[in-house]
Amino acid sequence: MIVAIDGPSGTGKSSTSRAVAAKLGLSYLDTGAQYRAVTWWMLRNGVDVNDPLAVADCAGKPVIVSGTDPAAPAISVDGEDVTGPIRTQEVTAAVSAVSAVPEVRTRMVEVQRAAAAAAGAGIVVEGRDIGTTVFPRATVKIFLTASAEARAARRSGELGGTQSVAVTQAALAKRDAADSGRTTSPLAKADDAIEVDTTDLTLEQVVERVVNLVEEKRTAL
Ligand SMILES: Nc1ncnc2c1ncn2[C@@H]1O[C@H](COP(=O)(O)OP(=O)(O)OP(=O)(O)O)[C@@H](O)[C@H]1O
Ligand SMILES: Nc1ccn([C@@H]2O[C@H](COP(=O)(O)O)[C@@H](O)[C@H]2O)c(=O)n1
Repeated sequence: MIVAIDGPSGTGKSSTSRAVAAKLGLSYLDTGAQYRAVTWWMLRNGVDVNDPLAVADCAGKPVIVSGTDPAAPAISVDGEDVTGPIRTQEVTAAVSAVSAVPEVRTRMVEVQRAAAAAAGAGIVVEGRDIGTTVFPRATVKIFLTASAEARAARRSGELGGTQSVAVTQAALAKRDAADSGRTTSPLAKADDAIEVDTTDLTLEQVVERVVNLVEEKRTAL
């Protein structure tokens, strides 16, 4: 059982995926955290993140280990817990450039497929290319969307009002444009993914809808 949850930034992928995995007794994998962890390593080691050749040269060096417990999703790089440090603005601003490098993606997809193979009951995997590239035969594919305004308001609230909604909205739009516009495995909805617009739904309603979709699919198998 592989549940693929993709969508632009701030649509609720992480919150929804964790809750769905917990409710259904499945493992959970945050692939965005993995790209952030590689980016953190590049910045820590002085690699120019805007030089794709330099990033490609180092793509195989960081050892990324992701926890798959939805109750406590931790991530480490070379044995160092980076669960907190990967969420800084510096990493967020650099991650799209690093994740666009094909050598980085090849490496991460290997790690992601290995995590799914090791998951006993099944796994909920969230990201940008899970339904299109990483698991094109996933049991259920969900593509979450929400209006730009709703996403910015949610993210701004999360940042505790330290950044205005307008600045947050511009940053989200910039990241989505980079993620959608790259050549290798861009952010995209798989043809067979079910789109769920979360703009006017509470998190609980989104979770219920996704759980129902997974249960329906399970029954039909
Ligand atoms: N349906 C919803 N209604 C209101 N707030 C929501 C909803 N879903 C998620 N949120 C809130 O929006 C914020 C962003 O959610 P989340 O981190 O899950 O999104 P994401 O798609 O994983 O973002 P990113 O791709 O940037 O990591 C969080 O603060 C979360 O609590
Ligand atoms: N499957 C994925 C997942 C993520 N990315 C890149 O990582 C960035 C951070 O993702 P978050 O979900 O933590 O916001 C994202 O902006 C993408 O650049 C990816 O390429 N593929």
